[in-house]
Amino acid sequence: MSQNILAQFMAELMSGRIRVVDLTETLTPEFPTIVLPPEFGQAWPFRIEEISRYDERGPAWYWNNFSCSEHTGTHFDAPAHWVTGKDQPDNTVDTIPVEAFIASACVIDCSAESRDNPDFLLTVDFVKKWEERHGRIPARSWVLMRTDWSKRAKPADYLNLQEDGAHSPGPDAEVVPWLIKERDVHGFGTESVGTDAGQAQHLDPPYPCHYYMHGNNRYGLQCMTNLDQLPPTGAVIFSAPLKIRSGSGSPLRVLALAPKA
Ligand SMILES: O=C(O)C(=O)c1ccccc1S
Ligand SMILES: [Mn+2]
Repeated sequence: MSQNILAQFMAELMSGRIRVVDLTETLTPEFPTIVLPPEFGQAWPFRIEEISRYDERGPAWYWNNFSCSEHTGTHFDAPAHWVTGKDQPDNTVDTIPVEAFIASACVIDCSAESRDNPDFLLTVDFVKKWEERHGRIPARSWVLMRTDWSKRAKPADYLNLQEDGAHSPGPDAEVVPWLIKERDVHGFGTESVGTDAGQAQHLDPPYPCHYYMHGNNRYGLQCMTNLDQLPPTGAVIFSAPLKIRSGSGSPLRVLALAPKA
């Protein structure tokens, strides 16, 4: 039975009736990484160094060395990333069940609100109003917060650092536990540099998305793009991180399958 379904799936994919959407930012040395208060360790930006390019260093081949943080660019957050997730089972990128890397997605469009207020916070009420239009969020779905933040091409605009830290949208401290308890969501995804808002250190608890999602063995995706190309419901997300031993996360290629518009 499953063989037929997979053959039908490939036929639909090859016909174009299923679109493949790339939700991944390009890794470059210029792509911004999260900036924590100076007393804390910082994420490495993406660095790349040519080894050879069909030359005396390697006559027939082109390759590079690169380095970055587990949390550089479009990346996956595993539960072990946050202290609340440190004792969860299978909580690192190499131990998470691989079935978790394929899941449905709901896309909640907060782009207008985020344009008007960089500190916009997604609330339970906003999600309930979304559900009135698009139906209940299915269990084990990703909730992707569309803010169009990925359209901020300049790193300074993307990080939006002021004297009191970053200012970018995210979920408030009530909606995250509500999504977990009431909708059993798979994880939370954002376009900005973190799954939490730029001013989330002032919420209670601080960084509520990390705190609750990872504390409940759920996952995060951040620095995503092209969420405006996805339908509110019906997309399927492929998000397999690198299999780093005991890794807290990793840069990855995030792809969405969506019905042809
Ligand atoms: O997961 C991340 O990359 C992230 O957003 C983060 C990382 C480390 C500390 C705080 C935060 S808020
Ligand atoms: Mn991260």
